[in-house]
Amino acid sequence: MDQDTLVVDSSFIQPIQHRPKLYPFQPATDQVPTIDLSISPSRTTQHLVSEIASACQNWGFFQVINHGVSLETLARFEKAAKLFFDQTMEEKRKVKRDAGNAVGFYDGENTKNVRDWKEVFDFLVKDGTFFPASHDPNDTKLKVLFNHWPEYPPGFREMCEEYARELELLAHKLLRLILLSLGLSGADGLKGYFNDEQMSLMRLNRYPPCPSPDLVLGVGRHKDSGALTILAQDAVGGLQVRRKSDGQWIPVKPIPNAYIVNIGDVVQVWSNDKYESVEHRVVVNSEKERYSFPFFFFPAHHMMVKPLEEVVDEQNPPKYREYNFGKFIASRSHGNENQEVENIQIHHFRARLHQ
Ligand SMILES: O=C(O)CCC(=O)C(=O)O
Ligand SMILES: [Fe+2]
Repeated sequence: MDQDTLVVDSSFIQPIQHRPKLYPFQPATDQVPTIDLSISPSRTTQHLVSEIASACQNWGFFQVINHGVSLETLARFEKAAKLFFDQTMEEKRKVKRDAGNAVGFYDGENTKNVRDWKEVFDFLVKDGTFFPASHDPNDTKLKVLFNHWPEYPPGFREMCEEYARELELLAHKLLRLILLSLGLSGADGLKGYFNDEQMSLMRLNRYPPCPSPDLVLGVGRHKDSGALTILAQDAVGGLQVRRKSDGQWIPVKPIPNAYIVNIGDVVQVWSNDKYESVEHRVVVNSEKERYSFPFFFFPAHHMMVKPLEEVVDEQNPPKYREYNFGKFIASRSHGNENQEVENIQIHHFRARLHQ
């Protein structure tokens, strides 16, 4: 390509095979299942659990309605997010992410070594989260991370915290249903890892309009590392999911007030590959900015992630060796900051099985 024709910085340009196919226009359909979380005499927990099981197995993604999150809280939070991002770069950079603490504002994130066309604001669901001090497996030291809050808009912190509390309740509800769908009687044994010491992160994404949407991605293809991701998106659309049956990229249709849920790497390992953490990416457009708000439900740093005992047996031996969740995340951020390091993936923990 002639460099003169580039209207976006070359750091954003995707390799040809990963660029989005924008033509012919592919309208978002509702192929990704939508699940009603309400329970009634005609719709028992058992029904719900079986719908979740098939969505997790077939797609790794589903949308939920009647999820119990207050729509007023969501609307207040969305409004505050827009006010924050509408400020000048200079203002936003006052709460910029720093090397040792990946919270706050950032507009230079890479996925697979290509820059994403987005701005983010991140905050920890538990202010004062324990995190491994380094990615070195022999280093047992911890550090405590605290959020960076902007002064504007007024009440931003309170609105973010109120919203995160609602999302945490939904995350616990979904985790329980997913574990029931894997044959566990409840989430009791695992719940403890998702309380005060959870490493969960709430992200606010703004994808600005882009003059060359055919060359870039809002977020490059990736899988999420946590247990679950619960995402609110606005009406613009842009999220695409890799369909398991044929590897095609399928747009996820925006449904007002619904949440998109996807299985992360932790659930893939727990389920011993019954459920898969599915690849997804974000396509941008030349006209409209888009907002999305993922809640990454992460266990405590000390959790050892491995296939659940209830899932494995002699016919289905564990496909993974256990790994430490905190070190996994620390290695991920080390890889993102140092482009020569290959990002750690759960397949690095695959067990060598006897044939
Ligand atoms: O904005 C979206 O729709 C998805 C974002 C995403 O996949 C991520 O931040 O991990
Ligand atoms: Fe993601």
